[in-house]
Amino acid sequence: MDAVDKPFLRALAGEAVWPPPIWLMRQAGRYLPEYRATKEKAGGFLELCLNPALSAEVTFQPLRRFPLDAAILFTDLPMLPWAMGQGLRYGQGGADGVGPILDPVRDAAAIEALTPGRAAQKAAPIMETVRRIRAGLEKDHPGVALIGFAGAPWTVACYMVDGRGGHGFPLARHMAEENPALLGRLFERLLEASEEYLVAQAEAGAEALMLFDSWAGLLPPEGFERWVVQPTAELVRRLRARLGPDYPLIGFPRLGGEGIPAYAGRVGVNAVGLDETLDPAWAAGAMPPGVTLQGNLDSKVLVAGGAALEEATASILSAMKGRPFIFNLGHGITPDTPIEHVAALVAQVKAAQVKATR
Ligand SMILES: Cc1c2[nH]c(c1CCC(=O)O)Cc1[nH]c(c(CCC(=O)O)c1C)Cc1[nH]c(c(CCC(=O)O)c1C)Cc1[nH]c(c(C)c1CCC(=O)O)C2
Repeated sequence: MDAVDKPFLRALAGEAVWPPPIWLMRQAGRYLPEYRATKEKAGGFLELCLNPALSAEVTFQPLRRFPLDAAILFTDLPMLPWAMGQGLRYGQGGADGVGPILDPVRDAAAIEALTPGRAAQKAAPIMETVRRIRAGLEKDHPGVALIGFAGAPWTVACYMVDGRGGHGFPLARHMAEENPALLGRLFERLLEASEEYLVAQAEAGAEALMLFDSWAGLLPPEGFERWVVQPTAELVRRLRARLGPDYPLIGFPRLGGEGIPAYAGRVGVNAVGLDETLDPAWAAGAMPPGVTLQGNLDSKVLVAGGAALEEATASILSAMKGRPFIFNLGHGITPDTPIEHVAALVAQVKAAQVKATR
């Protein structure tokens, strides 16, 4: 199928496709028994991320269950610091929420020891995963687009400096306030690695790229400008120089609140992901007109299901009808999500039932 025939890519190009295309952050993950089995077969999460055949397999798993419009490369955000030479391991995961654990980078020596120029090469298994996913989509899911991704510099720096999540990244925030020159140098190196890593994904077959700034909301307004808006705008400028002015890019400044319309206007992305704290009707009115919106169902409502899910979905659809929009959650699917609720959500969006506004 021609790329321009994929509903997800048409929506990213600014078309008000209806019913809207839908995909879900963490659509491949622990709520699926087949994901848990494949991770076990790989021998662990990091092993899974470095195994192209099995990473491609878990990327396809949600597509076999639900008629989704996009697949997202299965890998993890800290794989970029890993590719720059930073030590990475995974804790228990699961309900305790212990995710990635990195050997922290907190001084000039550690920052200079990173190898951004070799990151795309070290990430070769991930690029092989991209090629396999794209080939599998062309064969078995021709209308489904492939999204590549990286963390945006601020969020990646949070993990690199603090070494782990779960505590609000006090050391990265402290560095932003007290030693901006040192953090600025880390950002320079991250921008270099991110550009190469993302261009390599596009060259391997990713049809759009998403920049996850999951911790954008931790910064005060001046910090949001300096560490979220400016570096992301610079990364977008470099990506457009390499991939062409029309290559589709999605930004996700999570919990960025009232800073998001300015982000949408200045960063130069085609689409902005909205988290669940934003009122969809406000967002539809506040964002610059040419920008596609993506979001923003509360993952907890997807866990709850039933009438609450139906109503929340209907109100997002009603706020977004008539503008370029991609249905998604406000953050990732959680492991306790019933599979039937995901099926019901996708069916409702595909039927695009829009209740009359009350
Ligand atoms: C901040 C961040 C990370 N990773 C990611 C982000 C940005 C988006 C966000 O805010 O969620 C991005 C990510 N992580 C994963 C994907 C690809 C799969 C998909 O979205 O379908 C993507 C796009 C797989 C994953 N990444 C992780 C899992 C679970 C690991 C397991 O199976 O044991 C998966 C499927 C682990 C991970 N990785 C990370 C955390 C905080 C955790 C632990 C929390 C959790 O367990 O959900 C870092």
